[in-house]
Amino acid sequence: MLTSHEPVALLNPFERDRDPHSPNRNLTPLTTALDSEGRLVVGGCLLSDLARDYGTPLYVLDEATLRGTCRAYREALAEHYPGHALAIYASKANSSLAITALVASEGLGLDAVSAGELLTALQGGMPAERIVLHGNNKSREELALAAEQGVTVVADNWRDLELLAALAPDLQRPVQLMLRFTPGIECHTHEYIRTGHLDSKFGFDPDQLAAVLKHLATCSWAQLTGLHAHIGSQIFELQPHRDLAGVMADALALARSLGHPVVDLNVGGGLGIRYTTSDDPPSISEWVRTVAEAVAAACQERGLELPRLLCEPGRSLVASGGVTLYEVGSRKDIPGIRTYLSVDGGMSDNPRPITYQSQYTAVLADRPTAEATETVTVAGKHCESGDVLLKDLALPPAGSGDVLAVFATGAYNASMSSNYNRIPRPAAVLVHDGVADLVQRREQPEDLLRYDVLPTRLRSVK
Ligand SMILES: Cc1ncc(COP(=O)(O)O)c(C=O)c1O
Ligand SMILES: N[C@@H](CCCC[NH3+])C(=O)O
Repeated sequence: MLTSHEPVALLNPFERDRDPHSPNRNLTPLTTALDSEGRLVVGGCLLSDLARDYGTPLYVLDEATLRGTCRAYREALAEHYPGHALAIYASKANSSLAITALVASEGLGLDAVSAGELLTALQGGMPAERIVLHGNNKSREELALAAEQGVTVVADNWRDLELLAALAPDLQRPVQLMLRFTPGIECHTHEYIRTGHLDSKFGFDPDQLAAVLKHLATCSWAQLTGLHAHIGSQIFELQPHRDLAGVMADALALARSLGHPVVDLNVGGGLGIRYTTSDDPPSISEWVRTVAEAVAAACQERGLELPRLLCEPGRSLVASGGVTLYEVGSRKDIPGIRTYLSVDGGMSDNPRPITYQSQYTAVLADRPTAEATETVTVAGKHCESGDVLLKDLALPPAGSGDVLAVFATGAYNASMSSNYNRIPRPAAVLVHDGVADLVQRREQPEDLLRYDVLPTRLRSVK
């Protein structure tokens, strides 16, 4: 019999080299353990108890893992970069008041891409001077909110600059500005999440950089603080990040030669994580060391004073700290073809499989190490045949009432969720030392009617 909270050693081969400094390399949260009956525990909380108490689907976030990833970035930057450095959380990965507060308390900054993410950041306690606003089509209102609050705006195009110039007379202070440009760097990842190649909607074309920099030298309302580029997401290679350092150092040299005392170089995010045992991403410290050494070397080669180094991780900060719990409902055995287990969520709480054909790892919460004797396909409850969360998953015999735990769902699940089929979004709990705090209430079907308006003339239609 396994003892209480013994670390789960058998879930995947990499758990043996479980490294608290590289939580992005673990499939499961750092605190994953088994209780005396062999049931899964995360953050000291029994997962099947959480499912019973809060209902399913349920997003579970492990505070120790989230803090662990923040510290891994912070400490690696302090160790490997000789100048100042700051990791900025790309909150598109998972935006909430609780995550903002946690990330802020770990000393990180935050990247927002909309008024919604920006308000969440400000109300979650992130200091405005540590926030940057991104976006390839920012509204006037979004730019005004950022500029009034003293948030740094990452200008993506000429329209951003035109809108800001128009807002400037009403502002109390110059707008803190970074320039995003397309670095022309290819990397291997899903085509939907590549951003560094020239055919990208994000950022100024590199050929325009000199013109923009010259224009900004004439804008008294703007203070250019930095340059930004981002090559994509869920990237395992390190070389594209080294290449990016050279491209950015060239841009920095150009900006300084045109009279901009640029202090920040923001190299974006993109470090991948482990979704299945065959994924093998670099650790956070390896990624940071590579980026930091490449930036320092590229600047030194060009005789440039070292800028502050900013990076913008999203997925690698929050994915591995998240587990989603579902209850299994119906089961359909099609002899010789497939067995479907349907769960009470699906593409509305995790659209990544249907969008990017992403793969996940899952176990039964109360029998995680039982012998897997069946191969099943886990389907969601949406009216869509492609609503499949996991294909060909090896499981012990499972059926109605079993709780399924899907790992590495802390990034781009809640934040990409929808109400397709008018299914309410799940609740989220933050677990720590045996305590679960509700951080996002479960939507109710009535909530989904809140914004519907039934015109009077239709009310009498029978
Ligand atoms: C501008 C920007 N910064 C940071 C990120 C975060 O990327 P990731 O979640 O892959 O670390 C993204 C998303 O790809 C992004 O578009
Ligand atoms: N939504 C993507 C990542 C997008 C990164 C944003 N620039 C994913 O789930 O993998």
